[in-house]
Formats: sequence, C-alpha cells, structure tokens
Amino acid sequence: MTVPRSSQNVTARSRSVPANVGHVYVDSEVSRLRTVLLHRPGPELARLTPRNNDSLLFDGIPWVSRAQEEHDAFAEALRSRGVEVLHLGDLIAETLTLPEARAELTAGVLSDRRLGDALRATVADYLADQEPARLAEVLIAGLAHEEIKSGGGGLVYEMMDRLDFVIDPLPNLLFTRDSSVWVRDRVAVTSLAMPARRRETTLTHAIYRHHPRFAGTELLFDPSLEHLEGGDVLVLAPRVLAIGVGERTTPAGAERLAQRVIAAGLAHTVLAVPIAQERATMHLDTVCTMVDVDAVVMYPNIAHTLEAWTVTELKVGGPRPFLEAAAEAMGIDRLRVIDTGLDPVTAEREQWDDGNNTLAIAPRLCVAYERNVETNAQLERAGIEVVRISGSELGSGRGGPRCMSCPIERDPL
Ligand SMILES: NC(=[NH2+])NCCC[C@H](N)C(=O)O
Repeated sequence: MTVPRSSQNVTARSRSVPANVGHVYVDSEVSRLRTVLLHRPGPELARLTPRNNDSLLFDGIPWVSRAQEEHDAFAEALRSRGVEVLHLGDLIAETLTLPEARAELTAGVLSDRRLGDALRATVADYLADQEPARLAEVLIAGLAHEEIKSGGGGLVYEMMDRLDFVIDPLPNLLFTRDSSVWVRDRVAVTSLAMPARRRETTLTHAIYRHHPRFAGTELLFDPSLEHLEGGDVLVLAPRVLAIGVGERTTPAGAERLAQRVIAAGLAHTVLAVPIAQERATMHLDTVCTMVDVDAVVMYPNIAHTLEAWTVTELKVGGPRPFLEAAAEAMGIDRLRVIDTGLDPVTAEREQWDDGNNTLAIAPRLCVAYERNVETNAQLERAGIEVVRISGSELGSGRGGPRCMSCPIERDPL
C-alpha cells in the first residue's frame, strides 16, 4: 500500500506543532471559525468494495484520489479564509510518539475478540515494529490478512479469507464532526452507535488526553457512555444546545450530555429533537444547520413539524415546535428558516446530498456542496454567502461540509 501524502508530511509537520496554544472555545455554530479538525481521506477509502460498503456506511465506492483533491480544496477554502486546519492523521501520528498513548491505542486494537490469542500475538508484533506515522496509517486504514505473513499457527488466521480484515478500516473518520464535539472549553468524546465507527473514538479519546496541544482540556463525555454522535449536537447560541435523537443518539445519550453541560454551567437549556430513525436523516445536521446567529437552513419537508423537548436544570418539558422552543431558549423573537422554497422532490434530492449540511465560517458565510444548486441559490437570495466545494466523491459517504469538520475554536459571539 502506498503511503498517502498526509502521512508523508506527518513528521515534518509534527515538529511545528506547539503545545497547548491559545484557548479553545466553541459556543456558537456560526461565529468566526478559527481552528477546525479535518481528516484528509486516504487508503482507508481504498478498502471499500461493493461487498463491504453498506456495513462501512458508504453508499458507493469513492474514487480515492479525486476524493483527496476535493478534500484538499475544502481545506484550502477554509485556510484561505484564515481558519487553522488541523489534520486528524497528523494528530494521531504525533500522539503515537508518546509511549503511554501508543500502548493504549495498540491495546485498543488488540482487544478485538475476533482475533484469538495466536493472531493477537502476531498483530501485536507487527504493530510494535511500526514507526508512529505508519502505525497511525494502520490504525486508520486497517490491516488485511494478506498484509501479515503468518498467524502464529492459530486457527483464526488459517480460516480467514486473504482479503478479510485483521484490523477494520475507518473510512468514516472523514466525518470528524461525529467523534468529538466541543462545548465552550471542553470536549465531549462521543459514543458512536454504529459498529463500523466505534473504534474512531479510541483515536479522538487518545488525542485529547495525550496530545500536548490539548493538555489540560477537560472531557465532558467519553466513549463508554450512552450513544451520542457529534452530528446530532448543535450549539444554537451561547449556553443553548440542540441534540438530535434518532438513529445514532439515544434519549439516554442526550440526557447524559444535557446533565453534564448543565451541571458544568456550559448550558442552561438543551433541546432534545427527535428525528426520523433512517439513513437519510442519521444526524440532526443532515436536516438543519445554522447559517446566521438567528437563521437555519432546514429541510423544508420537516421544518415546521420538527419538535423539541426542553431540558433545563429544573425540569423537562415538551414536546413543542422546535423553532419556537429554540427561539425561546436562545432569547430571540424568531429563529429564521431560510425558506428554500423547493418542491418536495428537489428538496428530498438535495437533502440526501447534504444540501442542508453547511459549515459556517462566520455569520452569513458558509461552505456547501456545489451540487445542491437550488438550496445554494436560495441561501444566496437570503443574503448568505456560499463558498461552493465539489463533493461528488466525498459525498458518497453521506456527509457534507459540517459532517467533515469539527470546530475547535470559534470567536465568542
Ligand atoms: N454529521 C454527519 N451527518 N455525519 C455523517 C456521517 C456519515 C457516515 N457515513 C455515517 O453513516 O456515519
């Protein structure tokens, strides 16, 4: 397997990463974005085949080099607007230079019960031989049976197909939104619901606890807790969160995060928003993202039927219309919905292609996939500047600019 460009750069870049620079602060969806975590896709995408793409949560087989070009353009669109872009692959490789973190991440992979003792010992030896950048690549792209020479004489290795995975690949790492989420100066390392994604949070968990850049950061949530995914968490306004509850985040996950942010004084109100439990609406951010301090772009077919339960320190109330509950919690008269005015079929097509999944760089300035022509035109008519990126390959994983980004620092509102 060839080493992707991102990994080749790891050592060069790692030397320049200063420890714990600046404060970390996210208390809005839209204020000026300063630092964001992305993942440049690499060889993990080349593991996708028509046999495994469904279980690996991709709707097609992406053309890897084109996906990388699209992603580079996305990163450049952010960088050229003054946003610092951190790459998950670099952070993992840097974290792996620390013996304690390396031991923890290796143990995480080796605890897979499918391995059995003999193969586990062989994989342990294989991993021990890899330098940090290559080990990071293995943890991300996985390892196939054919890449290791023997199985230590055990049954598991003998019975595997040569193309089976000894370590599963993580193609959905691309969607950095889901595996961690920042609320003010703390980070919630999430608890991912789908088996294909669970191991992602061993990586984010290790980064936030070991990487010097994040030294001293308190964790709000960890992967052993109830299911919660970052795509479901929206910071509507300072101290106001919305949490989608559906295919990925459970009511218990939403309740746990609500308790914690309220107890820590990071939020006074948390809205729990039920969304249809289906692939097209796997996270709240597939149907609704913020584009201004008081405006959202929303899937028109549900905009006026979405509901919310309101959780405060004192009580749980609801359900009521989401738009009403949100405006009240945010202390504004009205949460504007950018009326995409689309016919139901266009709306459904563009929702599927992540038309509602925009990433705000600043109020009224967002990144969106170019293919959602109608939604973008309506955003512009409503005064929102749209930075268009192509996503024909990236989109095959069903995620747009918001899913592919984890804001670490935004200016205070
Ligand atoms: N925040 C998001 N909407 N993320 C999209 C994640 C897509 C990914 N293929 C999954 O199914 O998990």
